[in-house]
Amino acid sequence: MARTLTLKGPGLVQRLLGRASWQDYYQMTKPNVVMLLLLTALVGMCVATQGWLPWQPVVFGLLGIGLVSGAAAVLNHVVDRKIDEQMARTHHRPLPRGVIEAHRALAFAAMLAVIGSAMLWLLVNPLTAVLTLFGLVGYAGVYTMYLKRATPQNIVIGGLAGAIPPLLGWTAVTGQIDGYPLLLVMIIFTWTPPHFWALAIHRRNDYARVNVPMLPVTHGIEFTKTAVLLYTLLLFVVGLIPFLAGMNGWLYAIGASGLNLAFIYYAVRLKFGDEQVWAMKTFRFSIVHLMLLFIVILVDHFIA
Ligand code: HEM
Ligand SMILES: CC(C)=CCC/C(C)=C/CC/C(C)=C/COP(=O)(O)OP(=O)(O)O
Repeated sequence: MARTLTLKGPGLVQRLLGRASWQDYYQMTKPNVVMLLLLTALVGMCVATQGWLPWQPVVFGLLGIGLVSGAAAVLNHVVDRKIDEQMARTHHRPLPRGVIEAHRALAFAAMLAVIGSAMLWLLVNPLTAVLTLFGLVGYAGVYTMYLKRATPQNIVIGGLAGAIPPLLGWTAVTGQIDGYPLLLVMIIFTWTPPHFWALAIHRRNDYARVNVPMLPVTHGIEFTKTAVLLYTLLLFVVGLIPFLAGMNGWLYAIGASGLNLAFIYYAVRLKFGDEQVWAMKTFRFSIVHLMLLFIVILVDHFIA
């Protein structure tokens, strides 16, 4: 007599995931942010190389950096789950919605961090593995657990963690720290305050409600608008350094200056215009700006 095998209860994968879908887990890794981080890491790899890129550090370097960055983002969701619940922008995230429990998210983060770090240590080099872990600790530990609730300069200092990927790309390929990738780190470091504060102006009430001392909450909208403008001016200057230092050529100097002038334009419109209109425009532009800026560095490196 033929027997049919019937499975009682949820399958193994579903038992591991709990009530959530794999998309909920994926969303916790902040995939769009990680993609842009990886572009900046790839550019770090390219500027470190003349001619063909070595495939192994590139493939495993990007995978490892991506996995560890994703782990850092998941940890950020765990640490912030209580405030995320009360903010309009974040209340629909998987932890506040209750579809993923904190212990499952922690296990997921640990898995990503262990696989990513092992990949970097064994298939790239230990220096890149250690520096990438600094990034994780800087973002999930120093920024999320401490700075975020401690000072309005939280994102300025914490921005170092998000700025590190070009250096990680460079060390993945060369095995050592150098001055050139630090110029790229400086660019992202200077870009972060106008990127985030533009959004924080728009979301000021969210942050005020949960007592997170973001600059628009502690120092007001006008002061924050001025800070955004000043950082875009600073970014224009910092953006010239790779050209002045001989890392990039004229194509870069023109492309970067054009993009940085456009960022200044948005910041001026935000400063002297209506933040209801210009804050989100400036935030969205900041993302396109950084992506294009790093593409310009790539193009300049390969064809100029
Ligand atoms: C401390 C540093 C940073 C802070 C505080 C910050 C903050 C934020 C916030 C609050 C958002 C909005 C997310 C949402 O809409 O839910 C965002 C979006 C984004 N950020 Fe940042 N950011 C930082 C650094 C970076 C870095 C270094 C990169 C890439 C190199 C980056 C790339 C992006 C991208 C691509 C988005 C859009 C995400 C999406 O649409 O899903 N950010 N950032
Ligand atoms: C290894 C390495 C390079 C790791 C770290 C990189 C990383 C994931 C940076 C992300 C920066 C970011 C989106 C900050 C927002 O956090 P938030 O808590 O202020 O924003 P939220 O309210 O949207 O969660």
